[in-house]
Amino acid sequence: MKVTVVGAGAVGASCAEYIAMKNFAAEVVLLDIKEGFAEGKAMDLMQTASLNGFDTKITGSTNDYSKTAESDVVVITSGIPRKPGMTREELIGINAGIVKSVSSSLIEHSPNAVVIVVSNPMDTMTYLVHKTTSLPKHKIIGMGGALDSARFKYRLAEALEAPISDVDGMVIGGHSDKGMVPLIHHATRNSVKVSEFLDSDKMDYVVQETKVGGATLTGLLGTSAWYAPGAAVSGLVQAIANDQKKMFPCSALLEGEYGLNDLCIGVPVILGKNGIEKIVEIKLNDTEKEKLHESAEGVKKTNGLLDV
Ligand SMILES: NC(=O)C1=CN([C@@H]2O[C@H](COP(=O)(O)OP(=O)(O)OC[C@H]3O[C@@H](n4cnc5c(N)ncnc54)[C@H](O)[C@@H]3O)[C@@H](O)[C@H]2O)C=CC1
Ligand SMILES: O=C([O-])CC(=O)C(=O)O
Repeated sequence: MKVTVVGAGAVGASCAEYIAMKNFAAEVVLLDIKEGFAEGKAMDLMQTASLNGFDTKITGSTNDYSKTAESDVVVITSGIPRKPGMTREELIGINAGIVKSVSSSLIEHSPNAVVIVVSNPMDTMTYLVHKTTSLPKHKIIGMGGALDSARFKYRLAEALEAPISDVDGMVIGGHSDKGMVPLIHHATRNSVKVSEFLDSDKMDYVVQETKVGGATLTGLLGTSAWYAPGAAVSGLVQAIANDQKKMFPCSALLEGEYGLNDLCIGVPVILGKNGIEKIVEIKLNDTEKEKLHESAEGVKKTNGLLDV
């Protein structure tokens, strides 16, 4: 299994590190436009191999896509991150051009790869890859919901005063401060609905803190987060590499599922060796359906800013 990660910045390097630490890929290529940067990150990471006990070979490349040839999975993290006070949507002007050219170069050298899009605004960048490449739809996946769900579980565990391994929950919808739909009424502690333990104020707090999870970290760090994003991407790559058929909420092109069409938005999918093996349609209550559709309107508005 060969994985390419474009963008050797905070998220790209964290992603490469987690992939190596999980020791399931033979090779990870980090590629960046900044001269020597990816080579430096790759060398630094390789010098952790004997300390951390992995055999994955990590190499770096300054914009030479021939080094990425025949990758099985490619991850796009290239682009600018937001600063405190910004929305993800404000990044579209710069990131759309980067994602369009990077995805085209990647696919030229790895026509059979599964593409994972991370750059923000992620749902719109995922849609852009659908619109500007000829890859089949099951091979284009946006990463957002896996991260948002991890943050949801963190907030649930905090509110429940429970260990995180006790809780389960999922966030669907757009990967944006307003568009996320944490499925609080489906969330559980050891199979028991969290509504049995939390009053409605506490549940509202969990939902609100989950939705602004990225903005909260951006305020604290001065740039956006990277550890949990990198770990979330590595989980998707592993599910594909090991054909795990695991369910994650991912941004997928919808063609009628959930009553939505012609956009990419977070919904539960099964990930395996072909990428998206299946889009899972779960039963939503009327409020959840309404929130998902409102979220879709927001994503479509951002998609409207694309020149496609
Ligand atoms: N979908 C999600 O859940 C998440 C998305 N993000 C997004 O990921 C992106 C990256 O974030 P960070 O790693 O924190 O930023 P960063 O600034 O640390 O790294 C971005 C890297 O991309 C490189 N780059 C820029 N243009 C390039 C090109 N044309 N080809 C190759 N490399 C290029 C830069 O040189 C830089 O090293 C941002 O757009 C951010 O908003 C971040 C966290 C989570
Ligand atoms: O908040 C951001 O801009 C980066 C991101 O998507 C996240 O961490 O969820």
